[in-house]
Amino acid sequence: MSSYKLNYTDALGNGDANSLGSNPESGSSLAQSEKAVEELLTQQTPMLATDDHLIEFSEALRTVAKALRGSAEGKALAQAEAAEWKRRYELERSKNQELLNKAPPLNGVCADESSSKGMDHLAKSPRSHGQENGKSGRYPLERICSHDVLQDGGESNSPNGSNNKLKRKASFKLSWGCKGQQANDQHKKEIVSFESGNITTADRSSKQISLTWETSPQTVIIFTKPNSTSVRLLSVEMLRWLREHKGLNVYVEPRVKAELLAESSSFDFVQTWEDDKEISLLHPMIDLVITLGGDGTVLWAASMFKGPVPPIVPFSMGSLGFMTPFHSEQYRDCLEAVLKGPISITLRHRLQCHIIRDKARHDYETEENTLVLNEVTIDRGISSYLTNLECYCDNSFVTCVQGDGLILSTTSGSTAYSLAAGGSMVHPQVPGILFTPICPHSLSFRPLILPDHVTVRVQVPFNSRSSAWVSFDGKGRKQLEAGDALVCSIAPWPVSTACQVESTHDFLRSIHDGLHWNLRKTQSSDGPRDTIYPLL
Ligand SMILES: NC(=O)c1ccc[n+]([C@@H]2O[C@H](COP(=O)([O-])OP(=O)(O)OC[C@H]3O[C@@H](n4cnc5c(N)ncnc54)[C@H](O)[C@@H]3O)[C@@H](O)[C@H]2O)c1
Ligand SMILES: Nc1ncnc2c1ncn2[C@@H]1O[C@H](COP(=O)(O)OP(=O)(O)OP(=O)(O)O)[C@@H](O)[C@H]1O
Repeated sequence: MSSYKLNYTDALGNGDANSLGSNPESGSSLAQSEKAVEELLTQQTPMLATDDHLIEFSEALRTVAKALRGSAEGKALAQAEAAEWKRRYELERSKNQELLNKAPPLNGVCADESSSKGMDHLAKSPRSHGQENGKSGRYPLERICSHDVLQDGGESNSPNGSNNKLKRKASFKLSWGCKGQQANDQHKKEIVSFESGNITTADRSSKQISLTWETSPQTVIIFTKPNSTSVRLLSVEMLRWLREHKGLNVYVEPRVKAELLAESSSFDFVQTWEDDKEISLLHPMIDLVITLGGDGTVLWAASMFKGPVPPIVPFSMGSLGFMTPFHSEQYRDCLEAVLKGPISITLRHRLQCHIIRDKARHDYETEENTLVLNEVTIDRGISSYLTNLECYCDNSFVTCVQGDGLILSTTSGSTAYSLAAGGSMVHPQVPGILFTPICPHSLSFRPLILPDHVTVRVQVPFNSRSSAWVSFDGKGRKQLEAGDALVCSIAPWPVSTACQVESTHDFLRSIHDGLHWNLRKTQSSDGPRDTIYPLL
């Protein structure tokens, strides 16, 4: 810059100008020279000065624009979240009010199920709600009651309006430790303590969790993979057994109920619901979910619950069965054990995903949250251009993904699409969000694992050549136009799946049996060996 100024002063050439003015013979060339100097003075001088100012000014403008953009984005995010929680609060409050009006006084349920609590806590932030449910952050709650938002009802709230006596949900408690044996109570309250200047970690966030029924389960729902004869046959047998031997109320999907009634009218004890809105009334009634199928059926079952999810017992009737540890041939023994309890469970975190449209100007235009158990994928869809995705983590810029797309995965989903895109396999109870690019056009883009408390935002920049497409657990594609953003964080409602043995054992069995992880012939012991030389 300084050398430029020096050259500029020289170029002005006061000496030159004087000499030009003192030469009478130069006639038109003088006039030309004068004109040139004048031009220099009128154009170059201000131009160069203006250049400097313009640079400074544009830098200042850029800083201001960045700050404005940051604050506008932060505000939009906060508004969207607030609107969503307000909407949910109103919805739950009206539902609870409706149920409360009809419900008899609650007896024999745990203290934190009281109706006022059930509604009050909904007004809290999603984060504090999650913590109450034993979610991330302040994990070590000794006891995580699944009934926080659930109310018992009275008559006629049954989704199909037919069986009509709304059943009291079975009460259970969750505790750290294996199969109901509580770990000792030392350090229960804090994860990190700071005593005498020493930082110690007092408890772990991802201990094996055990579910103990306090009252017996009474109502189960069975989700079945469609178009499978073996699944249909087993579901018929299981339905009868649950009804006749265990005296349970059984729900199935409307499609399945129609199939059953077409087979025999003796299945009219099986209950169902009529339209999708009624599904939202299911969770207060269902004690246990049974899935017959593969991993896709577990994802399907979880997606039916937009809030808390009853424990899921997944029977393997698919090809891979990563999340389905129970063998269908032994369903009686398995279900006997589960219904009796205690059982080990894997608490699988879900991601709540929210699209913020650039064109949305009002709170009510915000789209509903979608919960995913595996992952949310943002890809290029049918476009042949690179996706261009700006990614932020709690409003800090992470990176710009240029490639086929990005996967934001739960740790349960780490063995699904994220694995195929080069992400790490992570134990499902490790809290975190996997940030895995799909075919990034870069030599240095390694996948990341982010902590579970962050909010990730992925935005299609305004100058993007094409739109992007979002899909949720491989389903429900939505288009993201330039300026639209996907906001994603850990949901307060995890999915608990029953373990065959316990969480880590089941996970290792799945990666060995399902994915044949690190399968290699063992090296034989005959052959060359290391020679160990003694140190001199
Ligand atoms: N390239 C890929 O690997 C790829 C591509 C698209 C979707 N998917 C996965 O498929 C899932 C949807 O499953 P679906 O059954 O409805 O579709 P699907 O019938 O296409 O099955 C996909 C396969 O992924 C397996 N799978 C699903 N969840 C898993 C998990 N958590 N761990 C290990 N394997 C898992 C299933 O067992 C199945 O074999 C998506 O959530 C996504 O993760 C993977
Ligand atoms: N109750 C259901 N209603 C509608 N679709 C379902 C239902 N259960 C499963 N599906 C869908 O059917 C597909 C196949 O299901 P699933 O993955 O369970 O079986 P699979 O492919 O044979 O097993 P695996 O995933 O182990 O390979 C999935 O896309 C899933 O979303």
